Amino acid sequence: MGDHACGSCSGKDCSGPSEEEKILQANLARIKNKIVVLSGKGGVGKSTVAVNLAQALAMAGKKTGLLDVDVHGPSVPRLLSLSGERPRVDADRMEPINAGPNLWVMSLGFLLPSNREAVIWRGPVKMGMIKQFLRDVRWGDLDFLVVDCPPGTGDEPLSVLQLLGPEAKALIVTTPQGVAVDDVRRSVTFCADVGNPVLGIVENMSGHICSKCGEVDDVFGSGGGEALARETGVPFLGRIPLDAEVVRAGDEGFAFLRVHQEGPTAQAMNRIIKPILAMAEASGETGKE
Ligand SMILES: Nc1ncnc2c1ncn2[C@@H]1O[C@H](COP(=O)(O)OP(=O)(O)OP(=O)(O)O)[C@@H](O)[C@H]1O
Repeated sequence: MGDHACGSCSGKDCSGPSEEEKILQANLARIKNKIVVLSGKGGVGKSTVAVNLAQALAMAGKKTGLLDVDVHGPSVPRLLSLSGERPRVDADRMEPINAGPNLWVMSLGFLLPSNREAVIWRGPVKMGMIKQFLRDVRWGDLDFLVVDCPPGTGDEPLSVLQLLGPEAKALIVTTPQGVAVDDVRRSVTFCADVGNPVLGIVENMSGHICSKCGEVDDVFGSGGGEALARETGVPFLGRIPLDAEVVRAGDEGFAFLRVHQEGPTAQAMNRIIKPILAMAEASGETGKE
């Protein structure tokens, strides 16, 4: 045998990875593509993008998990009409909530007594919770796991990227405004520091779709995300217009792409998702247990 250290120690007095670590690694090994959705700033539409991405992948026949690790404001249950669902626990492991064909969801929102409950957890506790979501949830064999993180570069995104490892790819959501773009620059640097590749930048709420004539006008500006992608050398995945139908879908609790396949917003979202879908073809198909 060689004398390589196991990765979590320097090799001295090491008895190898713990049982828990082995379970985590076995769980992760069954997930082909891991996408972590980040944003530098709150309210830019990160959860909306995560939910629509997961829905589109599932509708394309890919086994998809959607994990919401926003401890302070888990919004995925509400966006998918799953508030009030409780995961089944059996033999210390949790079943993700099924949200339709090929889509399984887990969120802290399912475990809190009520969505008015405030969560005050420090870094190590958040890390422990995220580890449990990755280790103790029966995700089974997945083509994709999409993780919706809280905004910024704090404990949750750091824990997620560290636990998922360097193969997890970040998708960064921004709006065209200068202030959001500055925050994204920090997210790009953060990913480089942690050692995870950036899949690309999505510019959301880019231009406004007129509800009367359907034309897109640039009242809120556009192009900031694209300029930033050029500057930082990461791919620009595309822009999604500001569309009242996206708000309505979120308020009514369904993914916009589940019911809309026509029009500029659906086309824009699908253009962004196309290269991500191609990742599944490259990694081969799988089937959930
Ligand atoms: N393209 C869009 N057009 C119109 N409204 C949008 C669009 N994208 C998101 N929204 C709306 O913006 C609001 C914020 O979206 P969302 O909750 O996805 O943002 P977030 O970045 O995840 O927020 P948080 O910082 O709270 O995690 C929601 O009301 C959502 O419906």
